[in-house]
Amino acid sequence: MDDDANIQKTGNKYYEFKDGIISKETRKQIFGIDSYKHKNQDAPVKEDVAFEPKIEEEIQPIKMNHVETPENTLPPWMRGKHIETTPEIGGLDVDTFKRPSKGIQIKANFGEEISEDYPEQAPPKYVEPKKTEVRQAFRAHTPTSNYQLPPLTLLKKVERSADDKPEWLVEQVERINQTLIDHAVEGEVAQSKKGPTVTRHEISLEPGVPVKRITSLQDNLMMNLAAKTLRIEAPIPGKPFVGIEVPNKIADIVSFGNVVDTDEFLEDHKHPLKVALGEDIDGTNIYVDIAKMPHGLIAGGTGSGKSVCVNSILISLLLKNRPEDLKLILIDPKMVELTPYNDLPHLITPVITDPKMAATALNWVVDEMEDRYKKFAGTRSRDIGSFNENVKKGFIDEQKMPLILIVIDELADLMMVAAHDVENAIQRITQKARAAGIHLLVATQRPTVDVIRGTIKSNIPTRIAFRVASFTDSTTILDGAGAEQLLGRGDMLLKEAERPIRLQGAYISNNEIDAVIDFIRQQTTPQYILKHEDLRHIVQAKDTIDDDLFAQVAEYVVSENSCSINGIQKEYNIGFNRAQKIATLLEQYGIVSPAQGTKAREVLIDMLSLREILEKLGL
Ligand SMILES: Nc1ncnc2c1ncn2[C@@H]1O[C@H](COP(=O)(O)OP(=O)(O)OP(=O)(O)O)[C@@H](O)[C@H]1O
Repeated sequence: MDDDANIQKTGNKYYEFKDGIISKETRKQIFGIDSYKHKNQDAPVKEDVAFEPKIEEEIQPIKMNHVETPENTLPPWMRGKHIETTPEIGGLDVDTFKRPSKGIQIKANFGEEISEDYPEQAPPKYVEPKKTEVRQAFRAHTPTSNYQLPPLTLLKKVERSADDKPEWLVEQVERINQTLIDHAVEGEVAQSKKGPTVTRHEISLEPGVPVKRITSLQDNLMMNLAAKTLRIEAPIPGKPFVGIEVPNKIADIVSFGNVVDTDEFLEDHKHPLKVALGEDIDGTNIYVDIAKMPHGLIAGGTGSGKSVCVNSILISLLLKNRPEDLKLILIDPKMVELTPYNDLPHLITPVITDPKMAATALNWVVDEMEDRYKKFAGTRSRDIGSFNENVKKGFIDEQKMPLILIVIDELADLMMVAAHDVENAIQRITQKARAAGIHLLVATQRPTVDVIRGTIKSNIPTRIAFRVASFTDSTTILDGAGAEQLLGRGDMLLKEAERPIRLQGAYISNNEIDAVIDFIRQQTTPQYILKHEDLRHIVQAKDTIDDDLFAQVAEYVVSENSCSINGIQKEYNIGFNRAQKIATLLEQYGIVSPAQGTKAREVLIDMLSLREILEKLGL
């Protein structure tokens, strides 16, 4: 539009408002700038080289002709603004200024004070520019309508020898009785229970004979029986006997296929997290419900049977749970044990092998747990059970929450790299995740106090001990002796309550594991909620926080509700580069807005949210 047309339309040659838009040309004439990209129109006038520079400490308001323009023809940002007019002077009288020197308070065009900062150049990138939000809403798995649970035909069953009293067992009884006579202990073997790998001889003592007389004979009994190990239970809980557990000459294998093929396991639909562990000395199948555990610690030396145990737990769960009902996070820094489970539809994220990514994934779980508790509070549900029940009945318009199990196979590897983060997350998960349907199983080869720290141990009540090297290691896991006397290869002590029980772990071969996994994988593909790429970005971002002042500066800018490089420099007496680097990191964590030209960055979060971020970062 030309000037005449403007005057005809609006009574003014400078405005050609259409939907509140001012033309480029007019804008340039008034303000000497081409665009008003910034929403805040109180921003200072930019330097225009076409004008004669004039340095002043205070900018005077722009003086411009009074324009008789109907209010509604002004752009929204100018309506209602007080504009000083000088009617006698024709044309515009616009003062433009050279950028003032650092730190000077200047007045912007419309008289409001703003603080001038360093002109910020594009900051160096410390991490890839992509911002990642780890916390993603839990997407329920789209159910596969024709999904089939793996059949038991994929598993082997083994017939065991029915001979309860082989010759070697009778011989053992005779040697025990003879040892008691030799040491003048009044008592004898009342009965013997042959388990799969050990036999328990139950000794009945005459009244008045101290139980400790038997424990003091441990070494003599071992020698006379020529046993590699021997464990004494004095007395056997719930029985009037002292138990002497001696390894069998020939050990039987407890086949996983046999242990799961029972109604007690398959038909128990009320306990989807019930898993098959093995068989005790009495020949009873032993199952544990992870929901009741609610978290477990599995420890034992190398080759003792931990991995077989973890596999039998996982396969037990896969036999009974559809992908939409149970989700898994598998952490395997050793990169061998759990990687066969990759691509299972039950996985939240592909098997994690990087310890730092593992720590980040654990923090994701903490967030998921908090979200779940908020949902429970909002729907007056007590726990995941009642929440899902209400969803089923249609009382809550939400999707069913799946149970979540996290398995860490080799805690020591995580503790070496990210001890603080891992310990923190494990502590938080184990303290309150039970009602949220989130459970944790932690396995380690190194049951030492630097790996199984007090906070972890005290929050993981269920312990599964395999053979360990020393009494001290046994005490770390079980708070008592016993695990150092185990035989290895699946011989274990399960401690849920006061006294541990001994059992032989169910054996499942790699072929059987593969068969079950393949059967599931053929039916449906994984729908990962957490991508490794996202976890990696978080880890990289965390790695860049190499400045000790980061947390302090973050708290400072949030408490001041202002983030200027200048302010940070002054407050912490640091140089420009360091202050700018911290500001860039604050931006990357969503604490402050990106640099806005000469304006100070905006603070985007409150102190509570900041503390959450810092906690997640372990700061
Ligand atoms: N329940 C079991 N029944 C029979 N044999 C078993 C059982 N568990 C383990 N074994 C035997 O012991 C070997 C070692 O077991 P596993 O790999 O589970 O040990 P681990 O404790 O995980 O060792 P590492 O920590 O070195 O990985 C198995 O290859 C198997 O031969």
